[in-house]
Amino acid sequence: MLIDDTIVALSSGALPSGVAVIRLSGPLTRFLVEQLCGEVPTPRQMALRSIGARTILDRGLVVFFQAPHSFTGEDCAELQVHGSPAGVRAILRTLTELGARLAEAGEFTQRAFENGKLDLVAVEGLGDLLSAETESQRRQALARFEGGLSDKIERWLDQLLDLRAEIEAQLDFSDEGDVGALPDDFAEKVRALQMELMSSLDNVERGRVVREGLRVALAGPPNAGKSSLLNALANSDIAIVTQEAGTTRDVREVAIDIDGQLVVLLDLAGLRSSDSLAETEGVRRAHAEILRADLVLWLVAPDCPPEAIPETDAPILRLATKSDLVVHDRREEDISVSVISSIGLVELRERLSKFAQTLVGVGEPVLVSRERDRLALRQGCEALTGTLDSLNSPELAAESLRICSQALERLVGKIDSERVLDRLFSSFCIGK
Ligand SMILES: Nc1nc2c(ncn2[C@@H]2O[C@H](COP(=O)(O)OP(=O)(O)OP(=O)(O)O)[C@@H](O)[C@H]2O)c(=O)[nH]1
Ligand SMILES: [K+]
Ligand SMILES: [Mg+2]
Repeated sequence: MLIDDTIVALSSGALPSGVAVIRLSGPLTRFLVEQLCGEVPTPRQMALRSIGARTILDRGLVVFFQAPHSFTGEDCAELQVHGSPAGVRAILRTLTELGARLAEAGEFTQRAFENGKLDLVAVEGLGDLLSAETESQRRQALARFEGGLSDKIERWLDQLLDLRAEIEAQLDFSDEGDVGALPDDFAEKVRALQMELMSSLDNVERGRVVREGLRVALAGPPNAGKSSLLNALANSDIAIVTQEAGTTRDVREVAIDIDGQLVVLLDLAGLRSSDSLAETEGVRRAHAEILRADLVLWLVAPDCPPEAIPETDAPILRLATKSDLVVHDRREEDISVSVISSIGLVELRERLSKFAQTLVGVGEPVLVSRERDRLALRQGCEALTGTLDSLNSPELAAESLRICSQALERLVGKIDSERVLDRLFSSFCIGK
C-alpha cells in the first residue's frame, strides 16, 4: 500500500444522515482543502466554508490537522457536511478528480500505525472500541486503546533491557572464564517481573469473557423448553419452538446484554440418541458446546424424561422449566422458570448477571483479552523461567531475557506485525 498518496473516505455511518464526516489524509490534503474550501483554516480550528471546486456542492465545517499532530501522523482534514447521498458522492468525486484516492478498509488506522501514532495493541483496542456493544466491552476497549497495555509493556521492556545491561556489565568486567553467578537481587528482579507477567496472564480469561461474551449453553433433553427460554431471554422469536421433540438441530447463538455484560446464549439440540443423521450431528455439536461453555443451564421439564447431565468442567445451573404446569419439587439451588407465566425469568437474569460479575470481577477494566496476549505473556513467563534456571551462566540468562523481550515486542507490533495487521485492518470499516 502506498503511503505517499492521499486517501479520502466517508468516515461516518450510512447515508442519508444529519451530518456526514469526510476524512482526508496524506500530503495532498492541504492542496485539496484549498481547492475545495478556499483558504485552509488554522490547524485544529473549525471553520464554516462553502465546499466545491467549480460549483458549490454544500456548506459545512472544515478542520485541518497539520502533520504530525493528527490521528494518522500525516496532514489530515475532516469535512462535516450534510449527510446527503448525492452531496457526499459529488464531494468524493471532486476530491478524487483532484488527486485523492478512495481509502481501503482500516487504511487511516494503518497509517497511524506506520507513523508510530498507535502500536498494535492500541489498534486492536480501537477495533474493539468500534465494535463494542456493551458497557463493559466499551470500558475494556477504551483502556486498551488509550495505551494502558502499551505503557505496561514498554515498562516491562525497559526492565528487561536493564536486566540485560546488568549481565553485559558482569560479562565485561570479568576475566574470560571467570564469570560468576548472577547476584541474588538480580534473580529477585526477574522473579518480580515474572509475577507481573503471570498476573496479566491470569487476567486474559476475564478479558476474553468481556470481549467475546459469557458463553451460556442451554442444555437438556428434547422438549425441555430450551428454545422457548432462549426466545424469552432474548425477547425475540428467533428460535423455532414446536411440541415435537428434536426441533432444534443447529447451534444458535444469540448475544444479549445483561447489566452491561455481553452474554452469548447457545440454544442446542436436546440430548438423546436418535436415528436421524441431522439430529445426531446436532447432539454432537451440543456436547461440544457444553464442553466449551462458561456456564451450562441444565433444563429439566416435568413432561419429558430426565437425562443424565453430561460431563463438563463448566459450572452447571439447574433450571426446572414449565413451572406453570406443576409445582416443582425443586432443590434449593435450582430456579423454577416458565416462559408462559414469566416465573423465574428475573431471578435467572440476576443469577446470570452475578455469575458474569464474579467471573469478570469489578474495578479497573482488564487490558488483555486475546489469544495473542495469552501467547505472548506465556512465552514471556517461560523465557523468564529459563533466565532463573540459568543464573550460573549469564550468557544463557541474557539469551532468555532477549526471548522474553521479543515476545513482548511482537505483542505491540514492533516485530512480525504484518500478518496480524492484515487480518485486523480487513475487519475495520472504510474510513477508519
Ligand atoms: N406450559 C409451558 N410450556 C412450555 C414452556 N416452555 C416451553 N413449553 C413448550 O414445550 C414444548 C417444547 O419447547 P421447546 O422450546 O421447543 O423445547 P426445546 O427444549 O427447545 O426442544 P428441542 O429443540 O426439540 O430439544 C413446546 O410445545 C413449548 O411451547 C413453559 O414454560 N410452559
Ligand atoms: K421442541
Ligand atoms: Mg429447541
